[in-house]
Amino acid sequence: AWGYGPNDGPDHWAEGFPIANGPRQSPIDIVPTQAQHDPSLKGLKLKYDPATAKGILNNGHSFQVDFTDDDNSSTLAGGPVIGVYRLRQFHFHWGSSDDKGSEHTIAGTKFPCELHLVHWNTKYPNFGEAASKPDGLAVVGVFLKIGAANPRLQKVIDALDDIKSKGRQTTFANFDPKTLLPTSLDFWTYDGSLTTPPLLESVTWIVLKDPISVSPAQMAKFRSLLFTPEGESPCCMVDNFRPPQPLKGRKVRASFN
Ligand SMILES: NS(=O)(=O)c1ccc(O)c(NC(=O)NCCc2ccccn2)c1
Ligand SMILES: [Zn+2]
Repeated sequence: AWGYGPNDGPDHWAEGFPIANGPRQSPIDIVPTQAQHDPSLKGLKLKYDPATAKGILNNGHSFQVDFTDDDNSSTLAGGPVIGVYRLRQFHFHWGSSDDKGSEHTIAGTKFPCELHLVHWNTKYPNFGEAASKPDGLAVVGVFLKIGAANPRLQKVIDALDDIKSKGRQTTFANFDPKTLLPTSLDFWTYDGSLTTPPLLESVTWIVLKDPISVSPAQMAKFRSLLFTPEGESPCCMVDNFRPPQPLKGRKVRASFN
């Protein structure tokens, strides 16, 4: 199985998933001065219904909040995508200290945490099918930077005590992920992949320019989660990020000037 340790981490993933060295791998280092403003890019259209929030799960490599995706109640449209994509889950990646943790970087700058809101293209019957298509997924990435405690994160953070170890899950109802987004929806976009195995090259990445805040105490709560299941010697869930991958000639477009 894959992980983030010295023996199963990102440097080993190509052994089991050769696409790790593919032409459109994620994350990447975004260099703002090299991104091209594309005036034809539409505004992001995000419509989220809090009633679609279902549960929160420690999956052993992050924790995710899952949404019911059997209708178009929570969707993404506009921006760089064609058609309608359904919200399936959101999750985070973070570091063992505040100087690292994000997957995407901005001109080499790492953030302590990065939020991913995962959507799948409704032209395909379900997430699993979509995950294998070049236009199957759209993930919105949001950076978190250290600052004042973020009250919008508190409901998520308060649920972490119930999902400390791998495989734990609990109900998580009535949550609007839109409250986790910054005011501006300005973004960079490029064609990429899942940042964890199976590393499928099916993601249109939409990385927001502006971060949201998280406090050191809130980050400490993320770091109190465990990679390991109950009964195994505990290993703190930290540094669950893949480093930036080669751009291989891809263009990064900006929705803003
Ligand atoms: N980190 S990310 O690129 O946003 C991302 C988004 C959705 C995902 O399903 C994953 N990866 C993930 O869940 N991998 C383990 C389960 C899995 C997902 C898809 C196909 C096979 N197996 C990563
Ligand atoms: Zn992710």
